[in-house]
Amino acid sequence: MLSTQLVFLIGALLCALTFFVLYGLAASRVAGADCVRWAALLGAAGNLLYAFGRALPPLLAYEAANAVYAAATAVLVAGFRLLFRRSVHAKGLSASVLVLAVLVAYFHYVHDSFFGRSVVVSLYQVMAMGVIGHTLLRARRQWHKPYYVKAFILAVCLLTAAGHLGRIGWQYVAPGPINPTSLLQPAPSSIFFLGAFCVSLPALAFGGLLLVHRRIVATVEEAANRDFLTGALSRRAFFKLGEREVAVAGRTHRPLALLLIDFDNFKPINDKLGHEAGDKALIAFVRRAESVLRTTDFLGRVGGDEFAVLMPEADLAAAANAGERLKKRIEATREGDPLAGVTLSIGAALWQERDSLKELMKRADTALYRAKANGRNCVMTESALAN
Ligand SMILES: Nc1nc2c(ncn2[C@@H]2O[C@H](COP(=O)(O)OP(=O)(O)OP(=O)(O)O)[C@@H](O)[C@H]2O)c(=O)[nH]1
Repeated sequence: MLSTQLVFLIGALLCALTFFVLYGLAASRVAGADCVRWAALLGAAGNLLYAFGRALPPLLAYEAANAVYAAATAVLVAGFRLLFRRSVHAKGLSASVLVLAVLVAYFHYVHDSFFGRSVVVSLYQVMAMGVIGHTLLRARRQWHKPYYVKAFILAVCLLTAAGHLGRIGWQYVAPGPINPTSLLQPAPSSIFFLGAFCVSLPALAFGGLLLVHRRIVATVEEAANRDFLTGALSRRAFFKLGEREVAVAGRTHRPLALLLIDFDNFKPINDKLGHEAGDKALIAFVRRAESVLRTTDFLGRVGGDEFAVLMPEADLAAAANAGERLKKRIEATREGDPLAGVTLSIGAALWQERDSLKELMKRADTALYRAKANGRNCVMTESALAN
């Protein structure tokens, strides 16, 4: 049979394990990860104080244990709010822990009541679960796959709140010998409720750890898909996305256009103004292109000074128009701008039934080659090639 002390020790161990894993991820700098880590450590300390309560002075066994556990919960609340980019009311959370400690002291020294202390501690947990659950539900728009992590956290919040309310109800309706008069008293009901009590904090900290892990993976994926210098899609990511868009066009028979854009005489810019000025021009181009293009278009850097734009739902005329707009926008830059004096040559092609991405690229490349041969600083479409 599990003893109540063992239940607390298991809770402490689970919290400590979560703390160590989060400690290893500290360099990730995910907002909220620090709070979840400290919550796990405080949770371990709170559980240890509960577990060895009988051997400790009353001040540590009652006030300190409950305050440390409440502080762990408050820090966890802050962690979840930061993880979902919500504000944290640090003063409010600190004050809530203080109020809890004062009430526990009241039901210890002024009016000694195990039931009173239980109600205070349990209601605190119910409110904290409410805040965490509410934070998660309010941030539904930020939810990305896998959804099981959010479902897991919500389920733990719900079960913990239900467990605490059940604990209050049980103590209220069944006072007397079947109900314990201290946390460590080995009654079946206390083992059950304490199980929920001790495991919920490490379970929630573990849920926070899973969220932190997801954020790290998403950041790494994003970095792998982006060109290091300009932030446009990397060549690899552009081709991967391009294959997908070509497959979609094949299935839906919707138009898909491609622009290939190359800086004119970029080498002299590098040679005259330096490589750094060239880098700045490439970065400024991507910023400006993103403001001209639709949000549904994909801009990738496919070579040193060569970019490609995949335009779903655009026919050749729309693609050529977008190319012209972009060209004019770059031409219109003033002296002192990193793009001053830069012009672009652009080739446009339209996806044809059964075209592979490679074939589409090849046709846009032929149009680009003609734009260069035509004196540069112009947009050429494949239809113009046919004439
Ligand atoms: N600053 C900078 N330059 C780069 C980068 N990648 C490639 N380049 C330079 O871009 C230039 C590309 O030159 P080319 O495409 O051969 O020719 P161009 O001078 O642009 O002339 P045309 O394309 O024929 O109009 C080379 O000088 C490369 O060194 C980069 O990341 N930063």
